[in-house]
Amino acid sequence: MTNDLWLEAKNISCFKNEYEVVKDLNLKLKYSENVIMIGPNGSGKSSLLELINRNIYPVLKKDTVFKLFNKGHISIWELRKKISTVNQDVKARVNANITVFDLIISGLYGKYCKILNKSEKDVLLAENLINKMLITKLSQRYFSHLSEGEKQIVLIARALVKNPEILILDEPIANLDLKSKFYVIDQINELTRLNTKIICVTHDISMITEIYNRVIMMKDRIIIADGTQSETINGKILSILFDINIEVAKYKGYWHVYRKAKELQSIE
Ligand SMILES: Nc1ncnc2c1ncn2[C@@H]1O[C@H](COP(=O)(O)OP(=O)(O)OP(=O)(O)O)[C@@H](O)[C@H]1O
Repeated sequence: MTNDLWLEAKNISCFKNEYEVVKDLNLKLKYSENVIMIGPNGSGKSSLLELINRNIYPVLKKDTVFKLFNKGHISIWELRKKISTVNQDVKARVNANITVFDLIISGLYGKYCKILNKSEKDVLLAENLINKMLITKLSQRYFSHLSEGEKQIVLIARALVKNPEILILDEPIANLDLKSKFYVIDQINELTRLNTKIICVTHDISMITEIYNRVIMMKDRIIIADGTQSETINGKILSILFDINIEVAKYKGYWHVYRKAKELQSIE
């Protein structure tokens, strides 16, 4: 059975400026999974997302397979309906002086500015989502006046308003202070109440919460570990992943990383 898969990639390579940014990728992603993709800087996470979003294309080889939503060829228009992505670029595109409510509605039109002549149906969709995500207090505020954590949640709401099948979150807690970071992590965890499945890309272990039933670890543009949290998250694998001697422990439901003492590092 392959129709429980929304992504199927076999023997995929992609190049940018003659550099192989995706290397012999073999990956299947199921509709039932929330996935966390973790890896150090330059490990190829963004390139993999670009492949999924069809911003870069695989090199055709003899036994290459690349299917999205069970189709070898899917139009960008159809893909954008099924996958929403929130990354740092998105924030930069938001128009100045737009309210949260108008910004969320703009997601239905693939825009970042106030939509004039929005329909009653659009307004209802936005209102329902705002209620579900418990962000009614933010609704009439200007986006530019929000904290960085609140901005991130609003951009996630904007991405979700079109009810995509997959939500890609690229480094959702990058550059956030501790309070904002926990706020965003908690809000993302609440999204499991919606139908959309999540792929979250990060290099921060504290993002790995219980909602993720699959962990994919990338290093040097290759998947080096892929499985459940108990199969993949341990000191040995994470030390290899980040090239640093670390231990990891779960405390009160969250993963924590500890750097090994210098003496221990030299013995091992
Ligand atoms: N346009 C490009 N031309 C050449 N090489 C590139 C280009 N973009 C990325 N690379 C290289 O491809 C590799 C993977 O980069 P990529 O941005 O996918 O990694 P990443 O895991 O997303 O990194 P980060 O966490 O720092 O964003 C890196 O070695 C990078 O230098």
